[in-house]
Amino acid sequence: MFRSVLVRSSSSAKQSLLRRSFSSSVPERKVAILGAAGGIGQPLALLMKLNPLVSSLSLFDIANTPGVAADVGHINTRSEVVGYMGDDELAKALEGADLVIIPAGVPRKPGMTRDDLFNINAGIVKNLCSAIAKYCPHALVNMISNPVNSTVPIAAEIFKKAGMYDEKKLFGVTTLDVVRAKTFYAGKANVPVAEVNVPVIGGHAGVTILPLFSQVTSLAQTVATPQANLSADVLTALTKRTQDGGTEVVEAKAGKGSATLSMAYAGALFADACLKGLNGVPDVVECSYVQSTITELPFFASKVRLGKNGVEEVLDLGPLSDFEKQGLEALKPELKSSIEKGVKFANQ
Ligand SMILES: NC(=O)C1=CN([C@@H]2O[C@H](COP(=O)(O)OP(=O)(O)OC[C@H]3O[C@@H](n4cnc5c(N)ncnc54)[C@H](O)[C@@H]3O)[C@@H](O)[C@H]2O)C=CC1
Ligand SMILES: O=C([O-])CC(=O)C(=O)O
Repeated sequence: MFRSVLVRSSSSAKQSLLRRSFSSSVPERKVAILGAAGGIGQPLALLMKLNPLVSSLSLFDIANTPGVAADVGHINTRSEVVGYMGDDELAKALEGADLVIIPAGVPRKPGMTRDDLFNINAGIVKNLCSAIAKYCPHALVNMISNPVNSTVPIAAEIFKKAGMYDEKKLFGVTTLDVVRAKTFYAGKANVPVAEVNVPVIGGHAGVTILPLFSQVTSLAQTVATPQANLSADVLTALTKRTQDGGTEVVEAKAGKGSATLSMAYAGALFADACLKGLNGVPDVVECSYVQSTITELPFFASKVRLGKNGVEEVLDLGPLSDFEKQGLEALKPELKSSIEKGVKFANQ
């Protein structure tokens, strides 16, 4: 186990007083990252170290965590950082965790689908979730490992088997789809990207990713219905680009993995939303792939209100355009089969 020293860099008594009063008003929160030394894990560890809502950052991987923990641990922010390596240290990594983020597993190479990762990643997720059920059964779980459409149902089944399933606490992280939809949309509509919001529903692979550009909202009231200016062809192309965003990065990286930096950003955003919800901040809404009854599929990504116990409310899809209605029907068979594949794997 590698414990970094909590760095106290300020010599000013005033700053130190301010910091003490901040930490006493913000709850203690332990966040564990499983797969913390990987392409996503490292920048995600950095971003979580910068998050003032985190008091303890637990970095677990099967290799290389000492270096990552020592490095990140020198940053003079609130959280204490501890690195854990190998299965023997998994229990300590998880004990007391409020939030567990899982980017452990292999990424795609060009020509592969996310489902091609199933054979390796399903087993990794199964083992890690068994340990979560044992050592921190009440933690929120943010699943990043692909194929998310199947790894989330696997996690649910493993938690059920352990008698520890709480559907409010299990999240498939689809935030990167939202991040991409916002970026691509703002580029085409020529609106400030920081002001745009686009819900993305369904799942997290190819056609199961369905951005709802008919529901674009903008913080700038100047753009009440910004999508109105874009032609059907442009909206179709934007939808396709969002669905293929992961593949775009995989191909650009040409064999050196998939999205890591944008994923770390998206993962940190979603983790921050979960922590805010836990801390009782009202009206925290993000899209996520969760257990759901808003369609006939048992897991589905949509807008979710986050609260002190995780999912507070799964929000309705709202009005869809005809194009989106078709997309919704088209995605169901693939999503259904990915869910069934995960459930079957966990129970065999
Ligand atoms: N949900 C999403 O939007 C996205 C998901 N991903 C997925 O995230 C996963 C990780 O991607 P990268 O970080 O790029 O891969 P990577 O190979 O760079 O890192 C994975 C890390 O997991 C570790 N690992 C392997 N088995 C483990 C175990 N049993 N316990 C703990 N750690 C373990 C490895 O040692 C490695 O450090 C992939 O499955 C990828 O497809 C990637 C981008 C976006
Ligand atoms: O495409 C991949 O393999 C990684 C991923 O999920 C994404 O970037 O959305």
